[in-house]
Amino acid sequence: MAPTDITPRFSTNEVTVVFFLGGPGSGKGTQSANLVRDYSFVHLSAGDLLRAEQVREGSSRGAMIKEYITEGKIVPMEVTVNLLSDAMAESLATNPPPAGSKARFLIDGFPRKLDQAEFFEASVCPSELVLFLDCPEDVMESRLLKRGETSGRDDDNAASIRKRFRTFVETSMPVVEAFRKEDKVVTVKATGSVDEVYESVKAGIEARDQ
Ligand SMILES: Nc1ncnc2c1ncn2[C@@H]1O[C@H](COP(=O)(O)OP(=O)(O)OP(=O)(O)O)[C@@H](O)[C@H]1O
Ligand SMILES: O=c1ccn([C@@H]2O[C@H](COP(=O)(O)O)[C@@H](O)[C@H]2O)c(=O)[nH]1
Repeated sequence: MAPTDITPRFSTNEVTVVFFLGGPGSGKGTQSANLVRDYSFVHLSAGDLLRAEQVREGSSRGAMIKEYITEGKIVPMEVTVNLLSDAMAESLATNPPPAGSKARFLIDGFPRKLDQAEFFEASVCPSELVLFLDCPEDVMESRLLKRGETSGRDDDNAASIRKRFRTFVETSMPVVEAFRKEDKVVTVKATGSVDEVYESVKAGIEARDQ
């Protein structure tokens, strides 16, 4: 991402950031739970942080966030980057890594837009790796419609799903392509069972660790 003269809040000597990208319903949240269990990641989901902010008592931004999420649009970057940056700081304060080791953050569903990626890397921390779950729309759609039967999410319905897919293709895929040019992307096929996808995720990560 473009270099700037801002100093990041966290140094790559103290934290490692892995971005976890993929279309809506590709399985990022599901696979994140496996990665947390096996690789001691701290999992931060940008969508979860936004939904928590949406319902937080006293938040002046709840209605705005709800509107963006229902329309499948990307919330203005300062809001999301500040939520993530503060969540990282809180995690480091309350659950610091053992002496001599770095905290490892798995940031799920972020960055979704090029300006967010640039702003985060300049002001919070440069990323080390990008995991990308590659999944066809028909598979993602059926997973999301099924999830929508119980999730209670404002955006797990046919109309919002269509809008989210469009945003993903037009706005978020260029982020993956930009990171690909930096040779940071590990792409994993996200069809198949949860266990099969996880085997590929692990293989992808471990190949990078060599
Ligand atoms: N490999 C899989 N096979 C079948 N179902 C899956 C698989 N992976 C995830 N699911 C299911 O698909 C739904 C979407 O998965 P998940 O919430 O992990 O996706 P996501 O990428 O985090 O979605 P979003 O970006 O919308 O939050 C969930 O109900 C989950 O249980
Ligand atoms: O960086 C981000 C991440 C998410 N959003 C908004 O939240 C919803 C839901 O995100 P999930 O990752 O699917 O939980 C997404 O469609 C966006 O509207 C965002 O604005 N910025």
